[in-house]
This record gives sequence, structure tokens and C-alpha cells, in this order.
Amino acid sequence: MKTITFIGNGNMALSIAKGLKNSYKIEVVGRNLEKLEKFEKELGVDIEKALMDDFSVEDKTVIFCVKPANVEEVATRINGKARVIYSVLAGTSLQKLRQNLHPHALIRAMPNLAASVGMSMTTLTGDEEFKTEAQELLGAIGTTLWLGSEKELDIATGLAGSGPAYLALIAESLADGAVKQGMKRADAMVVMRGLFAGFGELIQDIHPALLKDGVMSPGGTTAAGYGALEDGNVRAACISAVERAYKRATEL
Ligand SMILES: NC(=O)C1=CN([C@@H]2O[C@H](COP(=O)(O)OP(=O)(O)OC[C@H]3O[C@@H](n4cnc5c(N)ncnc54)[C@H](OP(=O)(O)O)[C@@H]3O)[C@@H](O)[C@H]2O)C=CC1
Ligand SMILES: O=C(O)[C@@H]1CCC=N1
Repeated sequence: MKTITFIGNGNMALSIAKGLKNSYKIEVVGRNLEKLEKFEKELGVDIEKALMDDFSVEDKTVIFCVKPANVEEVATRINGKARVIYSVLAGTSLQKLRQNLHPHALIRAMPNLAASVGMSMTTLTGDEEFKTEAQELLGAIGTTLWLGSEKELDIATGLAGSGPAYLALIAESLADGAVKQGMKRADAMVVMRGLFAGFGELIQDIHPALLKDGVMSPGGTTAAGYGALEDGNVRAACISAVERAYKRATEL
């Protein structure tokens, strides 16, 4: 069984490891043995555990899962030349990663929180010779899309990387709306979750504008509610959300 080495033992490392644990041996490198043990327990399979200081990544296949601000510090603690590094760090350029970690090959991957349920939308870019391996590896946690530039990956970060948080805002506020009109909170949550489950399927095959046309009857409830969303500039706010997130990615 091939070994995949995670540097970082946070949420994203655990989510990705869950998708890979049946096909690969998992090694995790962190700063704290207790946290590594907790990671192993949550993953539910035996892993190799190692502390970061003086850890050699020589010839290893690494998934890099620390925060963007940690790159320089981690680079001073580990050594060796990795076979390939897959970095999930938002907004952290191939150039910066290469300068600090100098692996043989480098890929940027942008998963999202749905990795924890095997349904991440993950975008990829970097060394073309590892495109197939990248698609196979990150394919274990959901859908992948190879992009031709880092700019597009940073835009995709503002769309699908951050997207679960945007949709969570919509989900919570729609449920609040139902509670405001008198529905019990618990019932509103069940109805909201059912809405998202069905919508998640429908949107795979139907263009959003046609989906909306299919729901909206002349003079009906949807037209009334939809008008309120337009009054609230929800469309413009969504466009601005992706713009600001993309800009932030270029600053990290
Ligand atoms: N969360 C998400 O939805 C997504 C996150 N990402 C990216 O994934 C990366 C990890 O995020 P996530 O897993 O959510 O974050 P977590 O906070 O859960 O994990 C961060 C990891 O970085 C380690 N770390 C923190 N500071 C240092 C340091 N100074 N030196 C070495 N290691 C350090 C932490 O170690 P310790 O446990 O010891 O503190 C931990 O293992 C980020 O770069 C983010 O941009 C990408 C897509 C989606
Ligand atoms: O907010 C962040 O920086 C990370 C990147 C994508 C999702 N969360």
C-alpha cells in the first residue's frame, strides 16, 4: 500500500484522510503528539505519527494542510525533497511553496468542507505531469476539476472553497424566516435541510435560471419571495462575495 504523508492534522487533513484511508497508508506529521493520537482515533485506522521537527519528506507524496501563514515556519522544521506536494492552502502560490519547500513536483488543490462527507468540489492546478495522480488522489473525496492557472484556482476558492459558508448563511436565514412567520425551529430546520438536499440534486442537471422559471408561477408565492431577494440585492452580494474572497486569496 502506498503511503500518503499529511503535514498538518487539522480539519482539512482529517477530511481528506477519511477519503484515502482505505486505499493508502496514512502518515501524519504535526506539532503535538496528543493531537496526532486524537486524529488517529477520529480517522479510525492506524496511522504513522511523527512530529514536525527534523521530519524528512524525502521522496514522499505529501498533502500539505497547514495555514497559509505557517509555510515559512514549517519549511524551517522539515527537511528533504518531497516526490510531490499537494497543497490545499488558500491563496498560497506555487512560487511561494516552491521557494520554501522545493519539492520535485507541486500541485495546488482547493477542496471544500464537503470533503468530510466525500463530496468535495476540488479544483487543481500545477505540474501537468501529476495531473492524473492529482485527480485520482483528490477524487477520493469528491469531484475534481483541473484548471489551467492559479488565478482560476484562486477564483474557485472564492466560489467553492468558501461557498459552504455562503450557503450556510442562506440556509440559516431561510430557516429564520420560517420561524419569524411562526414555524417551530426544529421543523424549520428539517424543511430547510430537505430543501437543500433536493436542490443539490436538481442543480446538477438544470440551469439555475430554468430551475427558477420552473418554480415561479405568475402572481404566485415564489415571485413574491424572489422579489424580496432582489430588493435585498442578494444577486449583487453573491457576485461581490466571490470577488472579495478572490481578492483576499491573492493577498494571503
Ligand atoms: N476549512 C476549509 O473549509 C478549507 C480549508 N482549506 C485550507 O486548508 C488549510 C488547513 O485548514 P484547516 O484544516 O481548516 O485548519 P485547522 O486549523 O483545522 O488546521 C491547521 C493545521 O495547521 C497546523 N498549524 C497551525 N499553526 C502552525 C504552525 N505555526 N506551524 C506548524 N503547523 C501549524 C495546526 O497544528 P495544531 O493542530 O498543532 O495547531 C493544524 O494541524 C488552510 O490552509 C486552508 O486555507 C482549503 C479549503 C477549505
Ligand atoms: O477561509 C479560508 O481561508 C479557507 C479557504 C477556503 C475555505 N476556507
